[in-house]
Amino acid sequence: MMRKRLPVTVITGFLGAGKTTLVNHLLSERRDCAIGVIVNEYGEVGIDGELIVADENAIIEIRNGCICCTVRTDLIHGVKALLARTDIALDRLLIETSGLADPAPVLQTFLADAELLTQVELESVICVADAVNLARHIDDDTAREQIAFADLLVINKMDLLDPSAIASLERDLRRINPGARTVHSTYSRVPADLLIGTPRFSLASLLEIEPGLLEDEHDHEHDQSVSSCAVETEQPLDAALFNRWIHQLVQRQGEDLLRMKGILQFGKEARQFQFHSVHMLMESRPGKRWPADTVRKSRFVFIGRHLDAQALQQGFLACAQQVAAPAIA
Ligand SMILES: Nc1nc2c(ncn2[C@@H]2O[C@H](COP(=O)(O)OP(=O)(O)OP(=O)(O)O)[C@@H](O)[C@H]2O)c(=O)[nH]1
Repeated sequence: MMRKRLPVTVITGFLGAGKTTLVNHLLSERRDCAIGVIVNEYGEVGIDGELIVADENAIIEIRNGCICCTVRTDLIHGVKALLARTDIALDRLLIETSGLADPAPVLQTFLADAELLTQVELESVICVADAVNLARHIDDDTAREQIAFADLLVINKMDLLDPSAIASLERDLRRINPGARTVHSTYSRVPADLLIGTPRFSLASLLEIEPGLLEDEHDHEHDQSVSSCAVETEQPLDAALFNRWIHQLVQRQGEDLLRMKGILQFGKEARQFQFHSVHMLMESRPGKRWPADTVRKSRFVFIGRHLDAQALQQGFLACAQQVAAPAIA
């Protein structure tokens, strides 16, 4: 008997829009469903895999590049690896692209692989739009493509948006993508039945936007002024030093610092601390407990324009507590 093709939802949206929040929301709403997750991060140090609350056997992280460029073969391998697993019978697959990914080549990867096409079907392309920061990026080619290729637009962070700005925001989005269904959300809390289970993806509509999608070689360029760097330390951080440093950094460079995120070890805390920033907006909260028998390592990623990697790394490391030198007898 032929196995039903696995429905795939591609989740796009600019840096920090709320994609991982949406994935976690969906996973917690649909515990009855075996959902595989492939997550692609731009930075070389993985953070998102740690933040997603999926069964660890059903999640694959693709790092060190953008899914739409160098790591497209990794995407195919990732999907095939999940499909080949015999210990979990997946009901569906979510693919969270990096915030800098152009969705066209990602979709092309799926639509052009004959073997994959017999196993999976694209159900929907969801773009999470950051209601607060969208205006900053609306002229960016990647951000526009993410919006244009979506069949569902989730306008997220409504809690932070001045209600008088909603109409013009929706107008901007409709100008780029008049056909997509639109839904508002806070913390990406969209009814699960709207996010999955409804086949919305239409190749015909996509070809209207990008007629050469199936033939073209991927030719889009990333904004060369955007880069990322990361830093790690096994030395616990001092919370007061970190707070002072991060606030000063955001005040000085928040416009250029598109995204920062980290998993942090403060002092002897048994729990991890998660840190996020999107431009000037910062959020931190306790995360899961550090696993026993592992080295507790803080990890921090910066993505932005004109980054001075060395200065950022040094600033972060200066927040690490100095371990007292052994006393000399
Ligand atoms: N106030 C507010 N914050 C939100 C909302 N949705 C997400 N956030 C916060 O925004 C930050 C980024 O959210 P993520 O879900 O990690 O965003 P992302 O799109 O996965 O980020 P990248 O993958 O790094 O591009 C986190 O601090 C979230 O808690 C929202 O509706 N309101």
